Amino acid sequence: MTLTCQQLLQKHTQEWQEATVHPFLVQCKLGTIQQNQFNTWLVQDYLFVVDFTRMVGRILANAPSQHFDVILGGLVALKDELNWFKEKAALQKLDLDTQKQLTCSEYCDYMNSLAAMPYPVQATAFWAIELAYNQGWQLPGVMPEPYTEFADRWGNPGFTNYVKLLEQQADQGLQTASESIQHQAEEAFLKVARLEKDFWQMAFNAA
Ligand SMILES: Cc1ncc(C[n+]2csc(CCO)c2C)c(N)n1
Repeated sequence: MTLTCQQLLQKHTQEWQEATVHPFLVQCKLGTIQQNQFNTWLVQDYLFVVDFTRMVGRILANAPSQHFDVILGGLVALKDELNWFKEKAALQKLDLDTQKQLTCSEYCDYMNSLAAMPYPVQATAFWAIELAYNQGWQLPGVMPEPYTEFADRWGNPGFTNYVKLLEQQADQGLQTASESIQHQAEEAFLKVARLEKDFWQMAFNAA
């Protein structure tokens, strides 16, 4: 039997819930998040997205050419995303030339380690990382200013559709993967879920 992304979500509901529902996001929704917490998240997430971009570049290098369209679309969006983070940081006078915190470092090291893994594992991790933000920022519902823009950015229907396409590509990779590779993909999914949870907690701890 072949593994699918939907099966991963169904099998690991608890882990996925912890990755996507966190007091950090609840407090954005309530407007009670502290500036320190939000700014910590913003700077560390910029540093994360830099390494995420490198990861997507490496995934492109391993992908079948039929998957290029979606991945190249993702890379184009990342060009905009990186500039957007820089604008947001400049407005708040935040220094992006900052050290990564331990959790951010661990997550970036993990993304770097995916380079050595087979394409179906990479595609599954790629999908899970994007889905975490798509669901995380969407689930609380409409957010008050100044968080509206953040929630819209990753909760909007266009982004949701992009994540669906990533799911289809991961599923396609998994369809012909060996049991061992499918097992590695499951481990990757769980690792992403745990790192997402820790990333929220890292920012939340800045209070
Ligand atoms: C910790 C953390 N996890 C996932 C994402 C999701 N994400 C990574 S790059 C990007 C832009 C569009 O591809 C998005 C939404 C994030 N930013 N930070």
